[in-house]
Amino acid sequence: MGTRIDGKKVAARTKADLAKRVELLKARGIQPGLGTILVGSDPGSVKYVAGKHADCAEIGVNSIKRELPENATFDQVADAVRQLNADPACTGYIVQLPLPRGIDENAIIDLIDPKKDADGMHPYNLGELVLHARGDIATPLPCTPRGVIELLRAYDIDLDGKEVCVLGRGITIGRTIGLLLTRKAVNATVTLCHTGTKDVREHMRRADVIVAAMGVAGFVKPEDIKEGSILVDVGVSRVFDEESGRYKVKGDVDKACYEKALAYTPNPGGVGPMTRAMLLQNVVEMAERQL
Ligand SMILES: Nc1nc(=O)c2c([nH]1)NC[C@@H]1CN(c3ccc(C(=O)N[C@@H](CCC(=O)O)C(=O)O)cc3)C=[N+]21
Repeated sequence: MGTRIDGKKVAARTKADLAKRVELLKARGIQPGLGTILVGSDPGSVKYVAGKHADCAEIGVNSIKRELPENATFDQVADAVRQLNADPACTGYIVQLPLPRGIDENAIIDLIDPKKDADGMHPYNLGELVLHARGDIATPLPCTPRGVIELLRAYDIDLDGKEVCVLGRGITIGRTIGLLLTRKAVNATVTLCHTGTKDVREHMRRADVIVAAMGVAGFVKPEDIKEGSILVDVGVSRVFDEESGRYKVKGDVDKACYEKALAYTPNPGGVGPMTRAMLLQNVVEMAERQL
C-alpha cells in the first residue's frame, strides 16, 4: 500500500505558517484582504467560496464578498471587477468560475488587475510564468498546480528527472502545471495527454508520476500504472453513491491503484485543501510585496 499524502494536514500546516506572516504584516500596518466575486448560486461554487472565507478568518485575512445574481450582465460583472481593482482594502481577489452561460470568462479575467490576481490565472501572470524558467517568480502562481508541487515537496518527493504524465488540458491544471514542473528548480519531464492522445494508457504506464485532471471518475486503473508510481488525483466528479444515497466527490484515480503506488493523494482530502491554502499564500505574498 502506498503512502497516503494528507492534503488536509499539509494545508493546515501551511495556514498556520501564513497566520504568523499575517501577524507580521499587521504589525507593520498592512491588513490583507481577499475578495471573491460569485455570480449565481451554483451549489458547488457557493460551497467553495464559503470555504475560502472560512480559511481567511482562520488566518486573519479580511473577506470581501461580492455576490451577483445568475442573470447578471457582462457589464455588471465587469463593474464588480473594476471596484475590487480600485479597492485598497482588497489585496487580491478571485472571480469564481464557471461564470453563467453567455458571459465571456476570458474577457472578465482580462479585466482583473494582474497585481490582484489571487488565482494566478490572468494572461499577464501566465505569461510571467512562461518567461521565468529559472530563478524566483514575483508574480502570483496558479493555485492548483502550485498546491500539487507543494504537497509533493512536503512529502520529500523529488521530481528532478521524473517522467510526469499529466492527464487533461483544462486551464485549472493541465495547461499550466507543466510550466511549473519544468522550471529548473523542479526539473521534471512532462507529457500532456488529452482526448486527442493516441494511446493514453501507454503514456500512463511509462510515468513515474501521474497527475490526473480530466474529471472522469475512476479513469486511472491499476493495470495502467507502473509499480511504485506516484498518483496525484485532481479530478472532480460528483457521482451518486448507492450506499449513502448521496452525491459524493470522486477523483480520476480508481482506489484500487493505491495498492501499487509508492504514494497517492486521496480525493477528497488531497489537492483540494492545498488549492485553497495556495490562494491564501498568493494573497499573503501580494501583501508582503507592499512592504
Ligand atoms: N476562480 C476560481 N478559482 C478557483 O480556485 C476555483 C474556481 N474558480 N472554480 C472551481 C474550482 C474548484 N476549486 C476547489 C477548491 C477546493 C476544493 C476542496 O477543498 N475540496 C475538498 C472537498 C470538497 C468537497 O467535498 O466538495 C477536498 O478535496 O478535500 C475543491 C475545489 C477551486 N476552484
